[in-house]
Formats: sequence, C-alpha cells, structure tokens
Amino acid sequence: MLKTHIYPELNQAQIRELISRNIDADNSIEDRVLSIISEVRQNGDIALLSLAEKFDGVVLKKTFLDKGEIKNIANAIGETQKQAIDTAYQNIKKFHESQLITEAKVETMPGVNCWRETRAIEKVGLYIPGGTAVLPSTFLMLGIPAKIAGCKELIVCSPPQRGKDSELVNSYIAYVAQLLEIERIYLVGGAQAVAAMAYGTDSIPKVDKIFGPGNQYVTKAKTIIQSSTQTAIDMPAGPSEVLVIADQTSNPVFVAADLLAQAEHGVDSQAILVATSQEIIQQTIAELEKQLAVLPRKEIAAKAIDNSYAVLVSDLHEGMTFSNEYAPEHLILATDNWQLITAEISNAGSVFLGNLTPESAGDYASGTNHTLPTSAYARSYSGVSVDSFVKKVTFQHLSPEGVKNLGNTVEVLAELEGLQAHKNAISVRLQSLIVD
Ligand SMILES: NC(=O)c1ccc[n+]([C@@H]2O[C@H](COP(=O)([O-])OP(=O)(O)OC[C@H]3O[C@@H](n4cnc5c(N)ncnc54)[C@H](O)[C@@H]3O)[C@@H](O)[C@H]2O)c1
Ligand SMILES: N[C@H](CO)Cc1c[nH]c[nH+]1
Ligand SMILES: [Zn+2]
Repeated sequence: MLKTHIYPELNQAQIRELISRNIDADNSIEDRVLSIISEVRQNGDIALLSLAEKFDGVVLKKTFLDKGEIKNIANAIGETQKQAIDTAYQNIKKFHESQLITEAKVETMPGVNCWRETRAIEKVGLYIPGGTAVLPSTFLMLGIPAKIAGCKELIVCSPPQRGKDSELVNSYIAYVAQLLEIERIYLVGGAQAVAAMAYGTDSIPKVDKIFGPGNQYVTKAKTIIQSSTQTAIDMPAGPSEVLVIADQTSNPVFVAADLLAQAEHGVDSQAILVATSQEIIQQTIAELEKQLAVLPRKEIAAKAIDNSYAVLVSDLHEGMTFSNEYAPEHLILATDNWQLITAEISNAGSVFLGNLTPESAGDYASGTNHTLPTSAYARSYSGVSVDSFVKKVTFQHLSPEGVKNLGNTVEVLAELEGLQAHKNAISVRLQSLIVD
C-alpha cells in the first residue's frame, strides 16, 4: 500500500513518470468514444435510447423527464437531506455571487474610452455524473453559477438509474432541478450525453458550451468535441485527485480520511501523500488500512490507492515543489504551518488550508466550486466559476477629441503594416473633423 518515493533521489524522468496520470495509454477509451459520438450523430435519440440500455441497463421510453415527473420524484426527499441541500445552495450562491464584478471604464487617452461588459453564454449543457455514484452536489456546482451568470437555457444530462420509472433520477437530483427551476432532465450519460449536447438531437438542443465532470468516457468526449465542433467545454474534469502535504503537525487520522475521500470516487482516482518524514507516512498507511477496511466503497477505494503513492520530502518547501509539478485537482496543506507555503502554490485546482479543512467541505457545502481540472490541467485551467458561464465583450467609444488624439498613431501603424484601408478608416474621420 502506497509505495514511497524519496524526492531528492528522483531524476527528471522518474518525476515525469510519477506525475503522468497514464490515462488511456492505449487509446482504447478514445476509440470507443469516437464510435459513440458517430452513433449519436447518425441516429440521434434512437442511439441515446439504445446506449442507455447498453451502458446503463435501463430501457427508456423517452430521453427526458418533464416538469411534472421531476416534481413527483422530488416529493420523496427527506427533510434532513432537503435542509442540507438548502444550506449548500445558499453557501455556493453566496460565494459565486461575489464573482459578478462590473469593471471600470478606462479613458486610455482623452476622448478614447475602453471597457468590458459581461454577456452570458446563452445555451449551456450541464453534465451531472451518475455512474457509480449520483452527484446532486455537482448539479448545484454547475446550476448555481449558470443562473447567476444569466444563461438563458440550461440543458441537463445525467445517466438514468435502474429501477421503477419514479427512480430514473433520485429525489435529490429532482429537488435540485426544482431549486434551479429546470424543467427537463435528459436521461443520458457518458460520451453520448456530450455528443448529444454538442451536435443536438430531436429532443436535446445543441449547446454553446458543455460543463461538468465525469469519468474517462465523459472527459475524452469533451476534449474531442472541443476540437471538432463549435461547442466549447469548461475544462477536462476527469477522475478525482488529491495531493496532501503533511508534516509533524498533521493528524494521520485526518490525512488518511482525506486520501480515502477522493479514492472512493473511482478506481482511476489518485490520492498522493507528500510527507516530511517516514514516520508520518507509516502512521498514515496504518490509518488508511484501518479506515479502508470499513468503507462501503472499499473495493473502489483500494484500487485507487493501489494506483497512488507517497513522496518523502526534506521539508514543506520541497513538498510544494513536487505538488506544483503534479498540479493536483485538490491540494490539502495538512499542517499548522500552511501559511509558510501558500505563496509557493502555482498549480492547483482548489486548496484546503490547515488540519481542520477537509476537501469534502469544498466538495459539498463551504461555497467554492468542486468542478475542477484534473490530469495536471490545473497548470493552465481554473475550476468552474461564474466566469466560466460568461463572455467578456470589449467596447470602445471615440469622441472628436479621441479621434484627434489617437488618429495619427493608428495611421502610422496601419502604414507600417502596409494596410492602406485600415489607415483610410481613421484618416477619413480625422479629415471630417478638420473640415468641421
Ligand atoms: N474533476 C471533477 O471536478 C470531478 C467532480 C466530480 C466527480 N468527478 C469524477 O467523475 C467521475 C464520475 O464517474 P462515474 O462513472 O461514476 O459517472 P459518469 O456519469 O461520469 O459516467 C457514467 C457513464 O459512463 C458511461 N460508461 C460506463 N462504462 C462505459 C463503457 N465501458 N463504455 C462506454 N461508456 C461507458 C455510461 O454511459 C454511463 O452512463 C469519477 O471519476 C469522479 O472522480 C470529477
Ligand atoms: N471530489 C469531487 C471532485 O473531484 C466532487 C464531489 C462530488 N461529490 C463528492 N465529491
Ligand atoms: Zn469528492
């Protein structure tokens, strides 16, 4: 359990190997996803119904639940669960509302005014995972910022669940749909959901941008449609990951619990322990064994732990160096000394500070978003926020004074690029002002 690597003894090639997630090394996922996408493009809703039977084991009469069906399912929710969802909703809403900022207009020269305004992306597709676990929390994490941004149409896809018609989605998903005033849930999962939202089918509208995490099929489909259609994606948000940095002030019980919290997501999840002593690693492994043994999803978590490792570092700073190389989806600084190293963080999706801040607080209810870049994409992508659901459009206005102040500069630059029509566009205005 958790093979240990000694950081100062690793060469560059070994570090590269450690930080590579080795996802779809043989391209088998890509091949399967390409064939699913082409099936959906050719056969639309018929393909969706047949893939639901094949991959989800559910025979559907239609691809979606309507408002009335959602209402009936939502009625089954328990009071305790409803209250917890309401609290999470409020905290996520409060945090995300603070992201709506109006930028100031800038007068770059007298009479030359430039500014940016925000416009919502009109049609967005939200993917809510529902393979090995159904995640109503993801519905909150995507639906709340989309609503705050002002997106007009929210298309929601989630894999159908086995059971009676009243169990095709669970009551928590149905309740969140009501909170977000969403009137249809499309019962479509995996790569086929991404293809349907990118190309459109008779029942599912084509969207401008697709959001949401998912397994390797979902994530691969998102990266394929991003490069082959005009539909954008939020980011590659695949199998969950956590990297925990621990020192002598950390609590091995907490650290083991945090590692397992991500490990239980899927067999391809990774949970990396970076520690400043061999003793901390040994104590954490002992705790991992104890806690794993009683987890309901122990088979999944054990496979993910097999796919994980520990790194022994000389101090917290060296731990941060490795973490920045790994670029984890979640970074937990499980130390009382977290203030010493936060400024050194350059690559991480979301950061959890100190011994009392578990990653599951952010997964569910503290307010931050849990849809985050995996597979080292934290080097270049941010997690989902209100910004992900908007475009920033630039505006400018030139007054007569502005034309006079800027005109000659534009003329000279157009001239030096050999673009006479560009020059003319400002020259005719300058001349009109002289005539006046
Ligand atoms: N990065 C993030 O922000 C984040 C957030 C939440 C969850 N996650 C990750 O999301 C994932 C959820 O995975 P999940 O599987 O539970 O649900 P999922 O909804 O992502 O995938 C289920 C779908 O996968 C498809 N599928 C399953 N087996 C297939 C096969 N052999 N061939 C083709 N398609 C197949 C099916 O269509 C099924 O409906 C986990 O890996 C979890 O770690 C990531
Ligand atoms: N940890 C996941 C992101 O990687 C989000 C999640 C949803 N539910 C529980 N956890
Ligand atoms: Zn989680």
